[in-house]
Amino acid sequence: MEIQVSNVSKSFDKKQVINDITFTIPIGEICCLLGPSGSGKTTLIRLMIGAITADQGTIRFGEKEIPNMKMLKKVGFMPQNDSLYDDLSAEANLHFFGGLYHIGKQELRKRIDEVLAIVDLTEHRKKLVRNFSGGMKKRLSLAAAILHSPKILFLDEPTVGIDPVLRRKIWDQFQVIKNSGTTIIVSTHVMDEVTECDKAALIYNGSLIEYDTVTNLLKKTVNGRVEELFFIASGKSEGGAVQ
Ligand SMILES: Nc1ncnc2c1ncn2[C@@H]1O[C@H](COP(=O)(O)OP(=O)(O)OP(=O)(O)O)[C@@H](O)[C@H]1O
Repeated sequence: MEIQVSNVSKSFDKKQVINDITFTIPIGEICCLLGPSGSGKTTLIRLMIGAITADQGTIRFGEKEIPNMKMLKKVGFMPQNDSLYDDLSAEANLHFFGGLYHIGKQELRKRIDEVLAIVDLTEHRKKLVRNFSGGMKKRLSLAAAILHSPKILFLDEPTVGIDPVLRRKIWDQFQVIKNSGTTIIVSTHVMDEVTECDKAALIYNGSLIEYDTVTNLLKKTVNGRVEELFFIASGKSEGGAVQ
């Protein structure tokens, strides 16, 4: 499903956090939201999933304006902090999320098997989440986010604290999900991850400073590193340290 963000602005306590952002993400692409800490990535995701409303502007998934209850079923969201139940097994957590999405019993059983296989946790399905490593929790959160086969998947810094080998595995999973026709929006401040994406939206102090294909963005740099575009932006405005 295509996502259209048009002239969206948002303030908290009179401080403008998102400043007149406009961009369109085509169906089945991976778009990364790239920016320093505090630049507004999570706020933009929260606006896009309809968790908060914009002060100005509109967000559309296909023809439908957000927020829209019917669209919720088509959206998957993996938050920065895992929202899993420690006292439940991996499988029981997925049963819980399946209930929220009103997935039928038989279909849910089938999907739980599928998503556990995708995130490589089948053999740990009976284990309590409290005994999971950080990486296993991330993978289970991803499984929960894709349980209902969403058409749009939002991932808020999904690989924070994940070692490079597991990070590779997780990105392989994102590519599989993308190839099934899902549009993916992923926020990160790991600049290396940008090469995994089709397009990148560079967010700086709440503004969209660049939005283009990753290939075109890299062409604009001298050394082929996306950070350079932020260094240029930070020279133009004050604040917001680049990590
Ligand atoms: N509910 C809120 N109330 C007040 N200020 C907020 C709220 N949510 C976010 N902010 C502020 O908005 C700005 C952008 O925050 P946001 O979490 O969107 O940034 P981010 O780019 O996702 O950062 P990080 O990479 O550290 O997660 C910050 O200055 C933050 O303090």
